[in-house]
Amino acid sequence: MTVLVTGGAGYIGSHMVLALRDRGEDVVVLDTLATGRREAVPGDVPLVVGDVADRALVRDLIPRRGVDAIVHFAGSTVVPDSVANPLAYYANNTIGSHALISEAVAAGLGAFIFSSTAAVYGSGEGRPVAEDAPTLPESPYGASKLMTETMLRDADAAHGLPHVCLRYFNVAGADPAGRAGQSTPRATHLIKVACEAATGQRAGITVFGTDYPTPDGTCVRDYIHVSDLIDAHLAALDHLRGGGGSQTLNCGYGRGHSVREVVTAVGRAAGQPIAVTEGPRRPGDMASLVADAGRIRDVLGWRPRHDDLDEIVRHALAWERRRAAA
Ligand SMILES: NC(=O)c1ccc[n+]([C@@H]2O[C@H](COP(=O)([O-])OP(=O)(O)OC[C@H]3O[C@@H](n4cnc5c(N)ncnc54)[C@H](O)[C@@H]3O)[C@@H](O)[C@H]2O)c1
Ligand SMILES: O=c1ccn([C@@H]2O[C@H](COP(=O)(O)OP(=O)(O)O[C@H]3O[C@H](CO)[C@H](O)[C@H](O)[C@H]3O)[C@@H](O)[C@H]2O)c(=O)[nH]1
Repeated sequence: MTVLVTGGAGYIGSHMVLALRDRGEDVVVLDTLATGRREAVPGDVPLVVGDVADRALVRDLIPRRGVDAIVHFAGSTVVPDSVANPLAYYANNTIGSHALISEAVAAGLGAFIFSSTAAVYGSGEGRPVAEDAPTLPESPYGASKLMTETMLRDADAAHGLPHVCLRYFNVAGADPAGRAGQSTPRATHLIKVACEAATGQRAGITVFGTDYPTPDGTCVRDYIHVSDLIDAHLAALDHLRGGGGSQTLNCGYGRGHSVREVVTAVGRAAGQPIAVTEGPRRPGDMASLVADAGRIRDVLGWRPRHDDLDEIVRHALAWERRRAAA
């Protein structure tokens, strides 16, 4: 039994590879290295440099490596880029996933876990959003992911493809043991950008929009520690291997933090405040997005272990300091 981790050289995927390896599983990574890094994959884990859209490659890989489960992280991830280049996002996220799902069905796989996103929802009006809330993506990124969820649902109904769609809220932090973290080039994620500012790699940070209908005027998000997110994937894998049915589950803590709160927390962890410029709103951003995180607890028995903004920021900053010193 081998787990195929697509996008395993990227930020979140590399944490999954470590977690699977820690519990003695066989793993193979498929990654184009478009934003991932070869060094993020441990030397004893096979890395196939290739595209999930390459059906012949995937068709060969599944039986040759004895793959019984796919965890599909590979994709393009930046909301504003998807607004500027929608067709590239539909190609890589939706059409690429179509190819991978087709091969999973052809191979008769019994476990497929998909990295979906809270961006499939519309604005949550400040209330925590549950899985049965309307899906009204406001960006091509969110739409590209929702289409993949739909393909999985319909392929499962027609052919049997047990799957779990995990709708991540805002993923942040790094492996507490310091073995992995976010190294994405030209990163746009708030905590990553603020940690780059704290370590002198940027002059400061621009807050995108201070006139949102939120308590302090800046956007509110539900930040989840990457290690808690990976625990959710391991639980989802066990659920499917144990014969559990397909699920769509939010991954968040059910608590929001504003951009200002996050920037203050990074300054606190760094020991000095981050230089802040107030700028206009960023296209595609929603005012507030917070998870109703009840279902994943009920279905998978998932319990967070790092549910604390200061801890998330500390781990992100420790990783950033290590990178800056390297
Ligand atoms: N970071 C977040 O806050 C967040 C939130 C919601 C969902 N997600 C999703 O989680 C997944 C992982 O995100 P991440 O933050 O680790 O991003 P990342 O860019 O670090 O990782 C993506 C990986 O996929 C690879 N890749 C891209 N297209 C590929 C393709 N066609 N075939 C093979 N490999 C390909 C990249 O080289 C990279 O290693 C993505 O699907 C993303 O949409 C991330
Ligand atoms: O330099 C920055 C970077 C971000 N922000 C703000 O910080 C908030 C969070 O932005 P991120 O870019 O960190 O994250 P997003 O909420 O845009 O998107 C993330 O979470 C989404 C789900 O909520 C998607 O899944 C997506 O993949 C992932 O990038 C937003 O209000 C953004 O405007 C700033 O003010 N300045």
